[in-house]
Amino acid sequence: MSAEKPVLSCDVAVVGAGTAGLAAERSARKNGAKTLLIDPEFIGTLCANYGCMPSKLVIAAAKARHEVARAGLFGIDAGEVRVDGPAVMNRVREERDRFARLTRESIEDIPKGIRIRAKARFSGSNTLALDDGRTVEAKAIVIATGSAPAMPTPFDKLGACALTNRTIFELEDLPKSMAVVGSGPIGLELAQAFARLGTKVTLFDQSQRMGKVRCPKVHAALCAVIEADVDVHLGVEVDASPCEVGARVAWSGNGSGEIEVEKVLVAVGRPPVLDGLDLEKAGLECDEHGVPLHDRETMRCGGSSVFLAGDVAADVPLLHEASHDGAIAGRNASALPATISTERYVNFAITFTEPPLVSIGSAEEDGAVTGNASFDDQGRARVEGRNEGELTLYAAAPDGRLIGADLIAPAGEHLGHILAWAIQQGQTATQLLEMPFYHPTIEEGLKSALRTICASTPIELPADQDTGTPSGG
Ligand SMILES: Cc1cc2nc3c(=O)[nH]c(=O)nc-3n(C[C@H](O)[C@H](O)[C@H](O)COP(=O)(O)OP(=O)(O)OC[C@H]3O[C@@H](n4cnc5c(N)ncnc54)[C@H](O)[C@@H]3O)c2cc1C
Ligand SMILES: NC(=O)c1ccc[n+]([C@@H]2O[C@H](COP(=O)([O-])OP(=O)(O)OC[C@H]3O[C@@H](n4cnc5c(N)ncnc54)[C@H](O)[C@@H]3O)[C@@H](O)[C@H]2O)c1
Repeated sequence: MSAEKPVLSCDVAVVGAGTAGLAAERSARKNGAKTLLIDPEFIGTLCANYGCMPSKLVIAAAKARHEVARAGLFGIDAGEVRVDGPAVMNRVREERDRFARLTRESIEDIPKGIRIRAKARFSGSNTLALDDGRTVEAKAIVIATGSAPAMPTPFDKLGACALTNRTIFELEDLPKSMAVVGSGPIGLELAQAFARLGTKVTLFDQSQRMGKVRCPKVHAALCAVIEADVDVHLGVEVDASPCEVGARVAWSGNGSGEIEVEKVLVAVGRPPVLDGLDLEKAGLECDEHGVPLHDRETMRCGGSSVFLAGDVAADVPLLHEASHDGAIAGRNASALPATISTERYVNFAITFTEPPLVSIGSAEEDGAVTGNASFDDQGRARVEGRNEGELTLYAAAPDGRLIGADLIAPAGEHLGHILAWAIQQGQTATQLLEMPFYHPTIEEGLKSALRTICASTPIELPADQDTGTPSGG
């Protein structure tokens, strides 16, 4: 007779030990809950292994190559630039492995008995069945199972030639040629970076708009930036089949053609990981994509004792939101039924192209006004030879309160933070213009957009501020 597998019980069970799950478990434990954290691998997070960090490491290498290649602009002859592909990819993996190891070490610091190495699925509204046969009974459950790359037909027939964010960082060498399908953040970042490292890159999207950019001026500037290194085809359907080189890629729609490439990066989105969770057993109401309906301010699914956190919630699949989701879900799961609503951050996304592409808040609101600035001839940008880019600010009339921004600009990630913080705090264009602007800086580029907003609303330009422009600013 086989021994019965034990039943584990806790206040809060967290399914998935990525950024969101780790934050949820930490938050629930801090709030006094007895927790269990369940994951089949505990390899560290998506961010460290296959996401934010390795992608930024490739981008850092591309930036180094680009800076050397354009040194001639400043009268510096750097000689012939040679990229050692295996060395580039080795550094990516070595640094990536270090980030992942540090993440795993921090997971090992979680007190004993909390980590359960298993795959979980629901067997009831408050119970989980683990794949090792054990059962978990919990007063509340947080689902933090993340997202996974989509691999639609015909790319699923390409075998190892089709790459995703799971496999591209394992390449031993830079491919000679690569098609990138999808111009979302993954496609844009990696298309530009691999192209700047010497890969011949062709980028495709079925949409006419790259990166879901809202402002046509910013989109035009993004196209100019990407097209400088990459062959771009928007508004096309892409077909692909294996060939001797790797893949034959054909496209039609807004133009047509055919190429042969060594690799195809499939970056067409990352749906939430919900398969195999047996959500129906939890009795949750789901949307048309199968994602449980939930309140973003509490992360609770209806009136149930189940919470979502991170990419699986399919709200804003970004790292800072995954960790905020986790903190909110963990605290509320430990406090059931007394859930507390949390005001969420203004939407804020940075795509790390060079220059970076940033989207903040909303573009439209009743009576929204816009202010633009171009970086084509902005003083400091020109000094640095980085004079390209556009900025559009959105503000609510009549008070000029900033509500959003789209920009692609040098130092865009820093401009983006200034704007996101101002928008989060409900500041107006006038209030920002009342702040000191150092000279000569990229930040001075904000001034003309802010002034346009003041001019198109009944609000005043600050009375005690100069309205002129410093040399080139
Ligand atoms: C290439 C790339 C670059 C990115 N760059 C950025 C960036 O620069 N900035 C940014 O803000 N965001 C970036 N992101 C997004 C960011 O990485 C994610 O939003 C974030 O990592 C999601 O965290 P998560 O906790 O939801 O998921 P994950 O970290 O994937 O965690 C999910 C966990 O759930 C576990 N799991 C799954 N199913 C089960 C189950 N049944 N039982 C138990 N456990 C299970 C998995 O093993 C995994 O450990 C990037 C993403 C990618 C792919
Ligand atoms: N810097 C960052 O913050 C960063 C970087 C990388 C990834 N991410 C996160 O990862 C998520 C996933 O990124 P992603 O770029 O894979 O997805 P995405 O959903 O943002 O973009 C997918 C793109 O693929 C296109 N597409 C879909 N199907 C297609 C097809 N069959 N043929 C051609 N084009 C097709 C879509 O029109 C879209 O432009 C993002 O939503 C983002 O949250 C963030």
